[in-house]
Amino acid sequence: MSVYTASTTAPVNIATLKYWGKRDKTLNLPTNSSISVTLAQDDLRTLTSVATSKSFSEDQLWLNGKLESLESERTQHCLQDLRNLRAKLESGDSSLPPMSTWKLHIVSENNFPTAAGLASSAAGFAALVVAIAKLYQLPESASEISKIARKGSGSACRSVFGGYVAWEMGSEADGSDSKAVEVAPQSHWPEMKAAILVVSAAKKDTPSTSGMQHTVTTSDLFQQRIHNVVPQRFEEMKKSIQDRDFDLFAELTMRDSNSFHATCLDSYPPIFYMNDTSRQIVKLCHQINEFFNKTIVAYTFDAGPNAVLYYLQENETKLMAFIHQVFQRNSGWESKFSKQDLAAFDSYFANTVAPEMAFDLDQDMHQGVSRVILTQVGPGPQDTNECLIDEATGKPKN
Ligand SMILES: Nc1ncnc2c1ncn2[C@@H]1O[C@H](COP(=O)(O)OP(=O)(O)OP(=O)(O)O)[C@@H](O)[C@H]1O
Ligand SMILES: C[C@@](O)(CCOP(=O)(O)OP(=O)(O)O)CC(=O)O
Repeated sequence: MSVYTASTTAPVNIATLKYWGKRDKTLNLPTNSSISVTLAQDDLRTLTSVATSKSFSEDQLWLNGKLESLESERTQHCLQDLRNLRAKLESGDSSLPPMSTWKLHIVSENNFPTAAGLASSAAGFAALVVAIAKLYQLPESASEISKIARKGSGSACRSVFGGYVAWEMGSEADGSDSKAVEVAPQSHWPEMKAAILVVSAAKKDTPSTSGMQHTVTTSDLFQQRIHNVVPQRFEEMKKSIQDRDFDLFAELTMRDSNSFHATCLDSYPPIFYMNDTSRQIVKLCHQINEFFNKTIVAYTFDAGPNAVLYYLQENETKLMAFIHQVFQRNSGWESKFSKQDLAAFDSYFANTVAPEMAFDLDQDMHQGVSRVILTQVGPGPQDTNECLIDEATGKPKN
């Protein structure tokens, strides 16, 4: 039995200009363009291996060790598009094995909680599509491949690139111009770091897909957002990235998170993704920026209460003086910072911040946070020799 395999890793991305709303549910075509930062894969990544063989009897997916259904319309769309591209290739070269007619085995692992508001669907669908494109040896560009990932989950199209990424909404009814493009590579602005304050790792109440549909159909504010706010912000944010203008980038990011959550609140009945801890974190970030009289941190929240804080390496001590002070009891610090680093944050707080601080820190905020993930801007999907599939059997290794 000949079993062909391919593997890839894919990253999570966290939007700084949010995708919220679809103009076509089947094709995942958005009502506005969006922008994101791709995060490094040490802490948050999907590893997906795929295999195909004439002898396989059905398409199967094992996600985090468990068999999962591949029946969803979205996944079927991705598989069909990839098979069509492979069939085109085979029709031009009869020496190629007819993989487009064979079944697929897909084995995938996320190294972080799935469906917990940490963008697992983005990394998951990007990895699935990129791994199969690699198995099929498709010559299509990353932007072309991003259109297929988009059909799996809208935000997944942005995880096909590293660095700073835009998803151009496009205007064609068939989605042919709704694709991800690189705004700037990781190397353009490698100093961008991200601290994720995991507020709740539980499954969320309103999934993004239904939440955004509810907003589209019931919120008046939403119309203002997509027509009068986002188009200009999209251009400004791209420019702030090209110019490495953190001040502007941060303000636009915070404003856009607030605007997105305002449309959720304006939905009827309202949707609440942020909780009291999320709101305390927003307040803290504004206090930090005010303290330094400079924007050194930007917060953003997806469809859940977790906070993602973007900041530049050069301001790490200043920011972490506050963040470590408040969240030091949460896990996640030791794996990224040495004891000396942490001591430096504490002494900066004690010697420079505390004597000047005109407000009280809420010492209970850490109770609403389960852990801290310290990461940074990172590359797109990576080739890997690690394979989760046993080539002799075509089944998961463990
Ligand atoms: N590695 C993977 N391979 C294939 N599909 C995946 C993978 N990881 C997640 N998914 C799909 O994504 C779904 C989770 O998506 P969901 O949008 O609910 O959560 P999330 O992406 O973690 O959160 P959010 O979109 O709010 O950031 C899973 O139920 C599964 O169908
Ligand atoms: C708030 C968001 O994270 C929403 C992401 O929504 P999804 O991409 O998960 O939605 P579907 O296309 O229905 O799968 C904002 C963003 O990532 O841009």
